[in-house]
Amino acid sequence: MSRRPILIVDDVETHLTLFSATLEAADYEVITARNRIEAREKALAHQPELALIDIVLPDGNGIDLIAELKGHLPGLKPIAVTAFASVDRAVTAMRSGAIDFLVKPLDPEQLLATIANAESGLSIGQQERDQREHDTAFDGHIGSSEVMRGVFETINAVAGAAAPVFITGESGTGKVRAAETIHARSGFRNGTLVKLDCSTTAPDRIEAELIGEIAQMDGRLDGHADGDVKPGAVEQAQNGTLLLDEVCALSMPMQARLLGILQTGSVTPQGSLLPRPVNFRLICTSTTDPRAEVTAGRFRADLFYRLNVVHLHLPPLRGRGMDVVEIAETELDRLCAREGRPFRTLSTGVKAIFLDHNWPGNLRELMNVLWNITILHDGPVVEIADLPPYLRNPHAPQDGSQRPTSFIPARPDPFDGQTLAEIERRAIEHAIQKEGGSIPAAARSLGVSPSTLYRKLDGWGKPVRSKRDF
Ligand SMILES: Nc1ncnc2c1ncn2[C@@H]1O[C@H](COP(=O)(O)OP(=O)(O)OP(=O)(O)O)[C@@H](O)[C@H]1O
Repeated sequence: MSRRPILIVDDVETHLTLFSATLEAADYEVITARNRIEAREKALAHQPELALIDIVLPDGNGIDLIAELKGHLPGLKPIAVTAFASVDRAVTAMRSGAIDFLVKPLDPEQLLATIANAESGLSIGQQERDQREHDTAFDGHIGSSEVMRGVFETINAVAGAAAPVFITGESGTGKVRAAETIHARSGFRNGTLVKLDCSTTAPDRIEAELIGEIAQMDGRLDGHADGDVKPGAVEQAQNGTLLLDEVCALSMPMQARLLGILQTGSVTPQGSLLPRPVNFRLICTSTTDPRAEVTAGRFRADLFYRLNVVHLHLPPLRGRGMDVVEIAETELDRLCAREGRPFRTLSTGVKAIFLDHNWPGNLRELMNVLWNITILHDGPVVEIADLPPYLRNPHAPQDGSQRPTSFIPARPDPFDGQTLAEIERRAIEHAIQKEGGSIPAAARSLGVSPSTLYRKLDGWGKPVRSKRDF
């Protein structure tokens, strides 16, 4: 079966030679162009199915060329090629019709995989994306502030590509939620989204959790039968998405492991000698600034540049203007419907407090406050009196104005007969009470991150109890 040719547009002769050689070795027919005018002529003459277009050309801009070629050949699948420094432009290229993009220097395997994905339609077509741009609801992401609209646009633009995405933002700003949306809108959506939290997985387990291991059989390690391998997150995400939450927490040896997987496109489970090919979309998150981690020598620069092809930053809730009220009202409706509670709206005073508060725990803190209100109070209007004390009266000293630096037991022998989990839960509830219901403040006093406390509370399946319940 004869395939339509692939057009390569690049003004650097060595790039043209390298890309052509890689594609021809894989049996593709290739036509080349060194500038915009030549590209237009050859595209019209040969009607290629795919075009690799460098976004910087001597006689113009590759982004404009993509739009122009799409105008002449609506079925064309353009792939933008860019340098690291111009990732923003790659995102723009995708908005102008590119179905994917590649970052130089091009890795031959990655080039072939991207072409294969484009051929099989794995990348999401522009028509489908255009349709989605018109959708008003954005997968349950609430917020119409300017800054969040930009975030949603970027998610939309990059979701269909195979490129790695690095999501940064304070704790609770919606990084994991954004990753889920990217997966759900990507060509990898039929595979699984596998999440590995690099900051909470035990250091002695992280390698096995990431790359897999040979299952222990009868007290011996036997790695030669495929069936013996317990796959790690990388393999579980085969043809899906691997989400490495808090990737900056990976140790240097684990960073080297990850880099090896990305460079070779294969993973060798612990105890095995056989590399296994893998194909997945990678999304990483970090609450710390990864560039600062690179500068401090704690994170490998070469790995960072591989992971940071697309950077998405989620702004804190306090910088999203009226979104806080919009999210609170929508979430209140959802919670009331779920829990059968009577609240309908927020009073003006509550809206003002929400707009004034700086939300150090971001959306997760807001969700927790709302859950607390709907469970413990009666509507129909949320009044200031229904708010947890730390929000109601932010400047008054809480019971915990002398913040505990450690858990001080209230009873003479408080640990008697309790499991470690029960003691931990009491310590956490005690700290939250002392901080007037503020999770971020309680987290500070316990020396952990707010997300650790929110995860514990989520796991217990109930809202934080207000002061009067203690
Ligand atoms: N735009 C949004 N609209 C509505 N709810 C949202 C939005 N973004 C996030 N959420 C909700 O806020 C909560 C926190 O989101 P998420 O877990 O994605 O944050 P995170 O940044 O990954 O947090 P952490 O850094 O602590 O892991 C979740 O309950 C999520 O569903």
